[in-house]
Amino acid sequence: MLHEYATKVKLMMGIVFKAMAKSLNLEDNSFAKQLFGDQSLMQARFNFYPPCSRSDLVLGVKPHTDRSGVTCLLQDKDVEGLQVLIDGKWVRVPIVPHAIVLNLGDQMQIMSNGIYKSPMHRVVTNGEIMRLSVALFNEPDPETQIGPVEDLIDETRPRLYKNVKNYGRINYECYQRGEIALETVRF
Ligand SMILES: O=C(O)CCC(=O)C(=O)O
Ligand SMILES: [Fe+2]
Repeated sequence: MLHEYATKVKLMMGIVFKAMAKSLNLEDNSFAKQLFGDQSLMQARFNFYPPCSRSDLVLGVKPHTDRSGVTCLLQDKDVEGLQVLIDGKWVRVPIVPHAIVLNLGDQMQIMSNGIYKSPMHRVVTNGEIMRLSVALFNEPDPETQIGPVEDLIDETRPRLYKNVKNYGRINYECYQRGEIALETVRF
């Protein structure tokens, strides 16, 4: 069942990458060719948040940005918890029945040379009810180099990020140290 779901999500992501490229007047495959190479990865994470008696003090997931190109999230159908940081304020992401939440990750921010943002988000806990979510993370394989699409670099918008390999690892290590991974790959 997971395989079937992931296959369909991949199809959807392909359509989204194309639309995102088009919206910036780029070739259709500008993002897909970096994110959907033969060896590209689709990782699934099942998040389980048990009820927490000190939900005022304890987070389900601490603030982070996703390391992915794009993340596809199936939220719990009854319990909210995901929040996004907008202008310094945590804003709840509402549950929309049968909807999938698409979140852009750091690798999309790098490839779009900073035009598309990878938002900071966190998950709060609930005092009474458990919560579940399923996230699918798309990213290139660790050996594939990614970087800003050439057509998005010019005098008015200089290159913001270096070309990098294995960004997943950079992001993971920074997360452990409480550092912002994107800052470490600035050009
Ligand atoms: O559980 C959620 O709604 C989001 C989880 C999340 O941000 C993640 O797995 O990266
Ligand atoms: Fe996340």
